[in-house]
Formats: sequence, C-alpha cells, structure tokens
Amino acid sequence: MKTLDLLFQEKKENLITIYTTAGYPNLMDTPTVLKQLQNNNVDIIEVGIPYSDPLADGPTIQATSEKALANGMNLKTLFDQLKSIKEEMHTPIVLMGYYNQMMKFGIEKFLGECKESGVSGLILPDMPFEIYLKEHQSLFEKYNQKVVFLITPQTPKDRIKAINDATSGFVYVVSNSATTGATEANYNEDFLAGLKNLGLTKPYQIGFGISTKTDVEKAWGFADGAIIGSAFLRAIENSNDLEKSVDDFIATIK
Ligand SMILES: O=P(O)(O)OC[C@@H](O)[C@@H](O)c1c[nH]c2ccccc12
Repeated sequence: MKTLDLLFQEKKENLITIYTTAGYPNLMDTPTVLKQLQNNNVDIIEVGIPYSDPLADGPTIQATSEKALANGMNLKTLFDQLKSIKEEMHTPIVLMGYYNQMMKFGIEKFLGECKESGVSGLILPDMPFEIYLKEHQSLFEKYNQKVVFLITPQTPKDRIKAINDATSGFVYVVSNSATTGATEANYNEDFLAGLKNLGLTKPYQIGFGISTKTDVEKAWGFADGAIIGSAFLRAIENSNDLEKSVDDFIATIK
C-alpha cells in the first residue's frame, strides 16, 4: 500500500480522488470497485462508511448510505473486505465516516483495524481539529493514520491556517457551502481563486459538485486535486458490469 506521503511526493498536481460508499450498490461490490478504480489509476480512493445520520451528505450519498446499510454493510464487514484485497491494493485508501461511528467502535480498536486493513487516513467531517489535537493525535500517529480536515468558503482565515497545520493528509476544500452531490458545480470562485494566497502548506483538493472533465480541470486550476463522489455513484448505481461502469466513468473525466 502506498502511503499518502509517498503519493504526494511523487505527484503534486492534477490528482483525482474518487469517493465510493462501502457496500454499494451491493454488499460485496466494494472490493471490485476499489480494484477497478486502482486499475484506472485514480490517485486516492475515499471509502464512505454508511451511516444513518450523515450530516454533511446530499441526497445521492444519503441514498447510497441507506442502500448500503440495508445491504448489511457494517464496520466489521468493511474491514474484512479491505483486508481481503490489501495485498493487491497500492492506491491510498482514506475512510470517510462520522466521529460517533469511530467512538462507538472504540477509537483505538478502530484505528488499529484501519492500519490492519491498509487504510492510510481518515476524514471525519464532524471531528473538530481542536479535539483531534488535544485527544486523538497520538493514537492516529501510533496507527499511521493521516487525518484530513475540511475547509469551506465560510471558514475564517486564521482557522484555515490552524486546520492546515493540524492536517497530516490533505486539506479537503469544500467548493461551496451546500451539501455534497450537486449535479452542477457551483463553485465559490472567489474563495477558490484565493486559495493560492492562503499559504497552505499541505496538499489540498477540491470536492463537492464535481462531475465532469470540465469541472475537474477547473478544480485543478485552483488546487492540487479534484474529489468526485455523487457523479461516480450515479454511474455505478444500476450497473450490471461494475468493472466496465467504473472504466466508462473514469474515461469521461480523464
Ligand atoms: O458527492 P460530491 O458532490 O461529488 O462530493 C464528494 C463527497 O461526496 C465525498 O467526498 C463525501 C461523501 N461524504 C462526505 C462527507 C463530508 C465530506 C465529504 C464527503
């Protein structure tokens, strides 16, 4: 498994991160989806842990989460699936979940399982970075887990600096203040154009509402990478040939 650090040493721009919900469209599909994303040379794979109360998620991600939960996906199954493909995977995997899920599972057990499963880092959108620094940083480091924090157009500048400093993975730049999954990119262009002057020292990628090649190229103009979730999930939703659907989608954005 390639670490995020190594990836960012090798590649500093034009990154593609694809988000997929674990256990979607079917319970056992996630290993196939991950391997096929890797075959298509995506740079990072973000795997969402389905959750019944996903605060930051728009309708597409929420629907995939509900389906995945109904399919029976849970943390144990997800970790088992990740372990089953660990030897084949070298693309960095970042898990996206909610703070509560991690705390309920037991934080040390959770981080240990992440390490055992080949996970490189975590996005926990509702974990304040102050809490991370005060309470969790040493455990994350013990299990080699990087942390990704989000900034939005509403985040004050001094807070952005602090978030950049607390980040050990990459900074997730939310393109606008809406939830995930808009069908059209609705960039806050002033915010995005200003990113370069914020003095960010960590790699940063833009997500929310990116669905086409044009959107991706635009995001690359403002940041190191583009993150795509909902558009990808819509592309695999009714697939009867997952591998082909993944190939076809990636072909549309590269
Ligand atoms: O779906 P979109 O608009 O392409 O945006 C990516 C996003 O879904 C993914 O990164 C994500 C899914 N759930 C999240 C929760 C918080 C932040 C980000 C996410």
